[in-house]
Amino acid sequence: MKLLLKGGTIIDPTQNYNQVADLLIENGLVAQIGANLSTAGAEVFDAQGLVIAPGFVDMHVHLREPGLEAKEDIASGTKAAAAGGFTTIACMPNTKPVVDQAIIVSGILHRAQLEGAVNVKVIGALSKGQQGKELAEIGDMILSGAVAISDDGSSLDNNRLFKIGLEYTSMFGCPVISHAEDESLVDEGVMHEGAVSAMLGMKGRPSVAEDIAVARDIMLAEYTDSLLHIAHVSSKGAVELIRQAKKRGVKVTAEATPHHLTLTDEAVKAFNTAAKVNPPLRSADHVAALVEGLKDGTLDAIATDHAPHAFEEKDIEFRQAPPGFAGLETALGVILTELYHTGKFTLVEIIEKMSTAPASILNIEAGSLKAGVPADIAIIDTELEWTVDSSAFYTKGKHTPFDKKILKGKAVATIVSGKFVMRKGKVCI
Ligand SMILES: NC(=O)N[C@@H](CC(=O)O)C(=O)O
Ligand SMILES: [Zn+2]
Repeated sequence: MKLLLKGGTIIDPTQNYNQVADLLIENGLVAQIGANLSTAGAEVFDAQGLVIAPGFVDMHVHLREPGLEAKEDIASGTKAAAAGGFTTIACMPNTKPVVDQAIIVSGILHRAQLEGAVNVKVIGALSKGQQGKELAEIGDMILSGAVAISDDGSSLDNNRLFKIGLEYTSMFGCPVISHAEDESLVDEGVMHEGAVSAMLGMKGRPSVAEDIAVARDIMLAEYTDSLLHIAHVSSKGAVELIRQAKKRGVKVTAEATPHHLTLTDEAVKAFNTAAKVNPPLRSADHVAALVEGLKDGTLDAIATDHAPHAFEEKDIEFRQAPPGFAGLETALGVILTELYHTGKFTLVEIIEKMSTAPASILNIEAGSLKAGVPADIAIIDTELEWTVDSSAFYTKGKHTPFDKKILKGKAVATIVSGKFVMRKGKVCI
């Protein structure tokens, strides 16, 4: 079993590799990178004009299984991932039941083996039922394969519980991933608190709710010397707190989403539920701070927070609609259009943020094209212009604030363990 990717621009941030060459895959592993490799006995894929990168790793995905399959399931969610160039995704535990026991972690991993188009990693809950009252069986979940621990969907405001959760999780070398929004300040807010919320007459979620929660998380991680990861950073205050914490040597990492990096609260002006998300889309000053933070390394990774909901759930009045929307199939296009084609980031930087960095935060074997690693690869046409059509998504979540937008750049093929799972934009598994 040999597959030769011929004449593409191969980019591997882990080897400082960025040049036109051939990449040979043998028995599902990266065998060799070099000029004019022999085609003998190999299927040849013409990669001229295309970029070959380690497959993307999305560390923040809601697969909704078990229990919420009207929104998404492992099969549909991993197909959406394959379509977007992702080869490994980590799923969040806010399912029904919540992923708070080892048996549920094992169950998801088992189903993903059978039905997943891409590799699936599991994130276990921090508290039982994500109720914030007592710790979940963190150790057992990690021993069963969980790669991180999180109460994502809500923040865990109980300081004592968050502290012992950090200490316990860190003993296993895993991070706690924090959804940082102070509940009492968020209250019933449905969008960013600012000029637009005032104009629309809607209750806001102030950015200081995020700042305070991130400050608390950092103080506890610093005090306990534990591994902390901040999910979907959206406020400029949070960026600055993380920047300063990193300077002090706190073991904190952070992610930003394609939507927070590129959209403002103007997107909800027409009461568009497709732009309703937690934390909310904020004003332009926050967006600029996120881009700056991503550039200087304060924000380590790009993660989608792919949070699909059933169509009818989102197709209601703004205040009532659940927060979150699909992200896997637009992430690369949005990032290339807004951050690469604008000259703000290099391709190497983007691939590092979408693949190498998240793999390293979760401590998983991915994000590299070194000889001997599983051949998990994204093949990208950076120049391809396409129009987002959410009705054609693989995900069940048909809402996205990027619908009908023209984007430049797309994954045209995705390879997992040496096999095509997506080709010419079509999932083939
Ligand atoms: N981001 C969201 O708005 N929603 C997520 C939860 C989360 O990631 O916090 C969801 O599960 O729907
Ligand atoms: Zn969240």
